[in-house]
Amino acid sequence: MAFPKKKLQGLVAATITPMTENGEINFSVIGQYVDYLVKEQGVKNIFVNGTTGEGLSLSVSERRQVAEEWVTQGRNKLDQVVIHVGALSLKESQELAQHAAEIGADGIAVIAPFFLKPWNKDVLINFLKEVAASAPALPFYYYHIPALTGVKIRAEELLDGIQDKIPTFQGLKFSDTDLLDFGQCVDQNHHRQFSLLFGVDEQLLSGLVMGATGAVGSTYNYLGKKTNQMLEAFERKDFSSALNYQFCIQRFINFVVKLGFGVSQTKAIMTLVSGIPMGPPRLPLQKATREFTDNAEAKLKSLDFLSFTGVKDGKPVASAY
Ligand SMILES: CC(=O)N[C@@H]([C@@H](O)[C@H](O)[C@H](O)CO)[C@@H](O)CC(=O)C(=O)O
Repeated sequence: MAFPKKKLQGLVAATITPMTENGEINFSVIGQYVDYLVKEQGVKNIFVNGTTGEGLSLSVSERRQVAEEWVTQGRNKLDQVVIHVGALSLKESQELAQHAAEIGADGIAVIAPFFLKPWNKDVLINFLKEVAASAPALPFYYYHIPALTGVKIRAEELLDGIQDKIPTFQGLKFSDTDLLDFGQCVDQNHHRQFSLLFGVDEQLLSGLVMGATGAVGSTYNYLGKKTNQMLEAFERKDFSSALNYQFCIQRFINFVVKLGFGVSQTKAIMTLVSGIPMGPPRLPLQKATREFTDNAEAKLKSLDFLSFTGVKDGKPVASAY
């Protein structure tokens, strides 16, 4: 058993699930997408079927196929492919966890069930434990995103003693702005080899100061290169440059948040920046408006995040800085 695997660190792109205009999954562009992340953005880890990937809006069969395609296309190119297998049904989650192991994924992650919710830490751990046990050779990550799940059990509390219950527990994806909670996850587990991954891209520098070992996010699909520059500046203790990078990234995110920003808009921005068609989101999400995309494009250019380098097949070819 190859466990524990190499520690998951650095940037992890929360992948988009590309779709065709009629709402089917567009598997044909996933190979190109992998190359884009690696070559253009310098991002070699991915988090599949999460929030950005509309994982909870896909059928179990689609989730299996998407996971398989990313693992296949990422082989010998990506460092780690983590599959989000969280679901409301424990059985479905277990099926997806087992499938992730069978196809050779590098890890699995699970959110808290969010309709009939666990009401305390022990109940949540019991759920997670049952899923983790279906893939006993795979590193297991808890995906903490209380604003979307409504499950407010603090991550620090959850982590306390978790490896006694879930031996494959390897870390946390922390998508919340509570830096007291995140800081305490780091502080109380500094002697363990956990991956503590921060999930709020516009605040990543604060997460790094607090001790994040990496980050998972939607903007690393198209701002990975810029964010990697921030990580490098932080690493060499050039905090003033790191802060400049973070402020630049914040200027963009702040701008799009004011226009209304979510998965649909992420799809539109990624299509624009990468040139790879991500298609529309699935209902209940609505496609981003043309006005949004035009405004986002102008902002990316004004921040020097994007330039158009030529024309291919009659279409402008963009490149991200
Ligand atoms: C609520 C949400 O979608 N948060 C994003 C962030 O990357 C977010 O898009 C970014 O910080 C901009 O606000 C990620 O934490 C989600 C994520 O990693 C995922 O798709 O699973």
